[in-house]
Amino acid sequence: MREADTAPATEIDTEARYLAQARAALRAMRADVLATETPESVAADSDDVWQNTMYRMARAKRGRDLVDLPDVPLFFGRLDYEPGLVYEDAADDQPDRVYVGRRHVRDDEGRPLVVDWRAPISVPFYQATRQDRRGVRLRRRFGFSDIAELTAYEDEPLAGPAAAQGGGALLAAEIDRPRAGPMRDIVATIQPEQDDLVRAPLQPSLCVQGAPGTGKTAVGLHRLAYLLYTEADRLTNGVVVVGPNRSFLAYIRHVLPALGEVAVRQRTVEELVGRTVTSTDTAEVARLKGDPRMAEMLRRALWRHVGEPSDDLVYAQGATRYRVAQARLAELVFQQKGSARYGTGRAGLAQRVANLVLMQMERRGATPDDRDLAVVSRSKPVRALLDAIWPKLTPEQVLFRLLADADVLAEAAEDLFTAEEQAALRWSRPYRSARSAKWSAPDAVLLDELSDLIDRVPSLSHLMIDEAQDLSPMQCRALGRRCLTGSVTVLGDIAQGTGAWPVDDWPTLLGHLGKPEARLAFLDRGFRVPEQIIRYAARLLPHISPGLPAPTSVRSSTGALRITATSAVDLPDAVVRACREFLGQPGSTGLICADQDIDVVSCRLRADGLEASLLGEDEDALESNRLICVPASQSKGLEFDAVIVMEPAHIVAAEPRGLRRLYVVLTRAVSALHIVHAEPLPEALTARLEPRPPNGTGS
Ligand SMILES: Nc1ncnc2c1ncn2[C@@H]1O[C@H](COP(=O)(O)OP(=O)(O)OP(=O)(O)O)[C@@H](O)[C@H]1O
Repeated sequence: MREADTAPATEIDTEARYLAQARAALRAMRADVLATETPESVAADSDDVWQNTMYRMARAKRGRDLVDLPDVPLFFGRLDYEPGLVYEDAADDQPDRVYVGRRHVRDDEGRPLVVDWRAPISVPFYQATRQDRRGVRLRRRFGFSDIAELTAYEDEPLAGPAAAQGGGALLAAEIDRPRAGPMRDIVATIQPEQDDLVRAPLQPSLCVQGAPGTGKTAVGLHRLAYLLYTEADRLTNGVVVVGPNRSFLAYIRHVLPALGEVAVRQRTVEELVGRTVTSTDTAEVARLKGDPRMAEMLRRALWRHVGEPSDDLVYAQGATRYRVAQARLAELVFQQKGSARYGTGRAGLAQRVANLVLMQMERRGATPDDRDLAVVSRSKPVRALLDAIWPKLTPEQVLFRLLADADVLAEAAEDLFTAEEQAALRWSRPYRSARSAKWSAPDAVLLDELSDLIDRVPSLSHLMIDEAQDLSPMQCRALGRRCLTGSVTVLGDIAQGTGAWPVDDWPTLLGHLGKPEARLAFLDRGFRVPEQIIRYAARLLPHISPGLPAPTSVRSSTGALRITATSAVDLPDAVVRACREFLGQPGSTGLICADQDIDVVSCRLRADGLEASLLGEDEDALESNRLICVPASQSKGLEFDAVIVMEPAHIVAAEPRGLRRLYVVLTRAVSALHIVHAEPLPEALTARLEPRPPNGTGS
């Protein structure tokens, strides 16, 4: 890498001048947008007022989009093409040199000074290799200071003799850069295998299996930014990121805005289904409620409300009476039962009954129209008929009856759930009414399923689902119906599955999502965790996911792993010491322990004068301090420069898939992992313990 003091001064100066020129051009573009008067309509009717307001808002937005953020470099790479070389896919006006950045910048004659990383012209920056040069002679990556001053560059010639030492110093520096606060974008250093997934087409859906730290989340977010740029007109029904909890969503929340995308909502599954959760279930009941058999049981529980007409329908108009015979009504009900949705079936029945009445009116010489149809279908006798045999229902009423009434449950569960399973599902102390019932998170998903059985839940254009390995089949169905007409990017790692429904294979989960056609891709190069740590964590793999290959790492760091055995009495002191030591170094420190230990340990740290945030206490926990106390159950997807893991045995003992949780916890460190324990380490970790590393204290 050429730093400012080692590179030829003229070269850095030239590039810095180009950066200044691009900045000035961006300022001019912005001034131009803000100064351009959009012709506004002078008429005062509401359409014109609305249109004028939209014009003004659009202009203000374009102005905001063009703000030059002082700490974000305007470009990060450069491609030099063979002069005059015409290669496949090249644009007619292909320039010899292209600067790649986060947005497009042009000079006042319209010539591009910086091209957007998502534009086709930028693809060779990520994909060109010495074997497939795509006309590129040289790839240059730039290094910047914290205030976006250009301070270094690194050249990778793709033509001519191979460089003596491979490049990658800037990539390594970028990955090693100390973490502080939330996740940042990787747009400058996306790797070819990641770029392939970022730029994969909107359809078919995509599912990425990857070991910890291989960049799944980063790839998913950059993919959204790419799709919003290239496929905006096919994404007008909304794009949503779904993550496992609020802490994780807070961690990733700045990535898309930094890439210029502010309209993407970020939600947990509970938030997306939009119901208030006020109760909890035992693990056994939660597992049952996530079971795909629930879908059929709910369908039966809903449709059992449709009954048989017991009498003729009589509609009176003045002195005239129109009659629809019971047998004819029964026939209509039977036909309407074939409707896809309970609500549309009900509305359809009203219409069809009204139609029969109207036909009788016609036969008597009347000429009824649509208004009469509406009047009859909403008339008292038709409403009474519907209330009796096809009642209006809310999802809460249906689920309430199912969970409160053993007979209703038995009827709907017949041949689906055993008597023991039904007993577990039934409320032991039923609530008094559907209104007063308290619903758990799994109930919220069941209510959502019922909601969709009654009336279709609208589909979004695209969902990105992170940590998907933890979703229950019923949650998958809830997400699947939200991208029924759209597509999905599914990200996860089978080995990190800790939910009640861990997946063993992605096709099954994709089936529940309703996207069996999704492309399955794999990422295996780890960018987060140094090799020494990932090799240690991978000792758990044969016990938790025997089928998966051992993860690899692009980075190695001697002394990255330390293990300290101590007594129960000395454990808190040892943890405090470990925290102090890491706080003496740059970057973030995560102290991860079993959920049940977190309050005691965070109080202890504060009592010792260490400023620590407790994850989950507030959304900004990751930004407010360098030391974060993390309950193991919330650690998924996060990372810290240094991680202290306290008492792994407690983490393992806390839940049925405790070893998998431990695997997640051990793979959160970017630079250093220090395990502090008083109880013996889980056997899976010690069984093949290698000779003590020179810097580790061993246990
Ligand atoms: N090409 C890259 N350049 C620089 N940093 C990268 C690159 N790819 C990934 N990273 C970094 O590696 C870390 C891990 O990425 P990410 O969180 O996306 O991985 P993950 O596969 O989702 O991990 P997990 O399974 O643990 O949730 C992040 O800090 C990310 O910025």
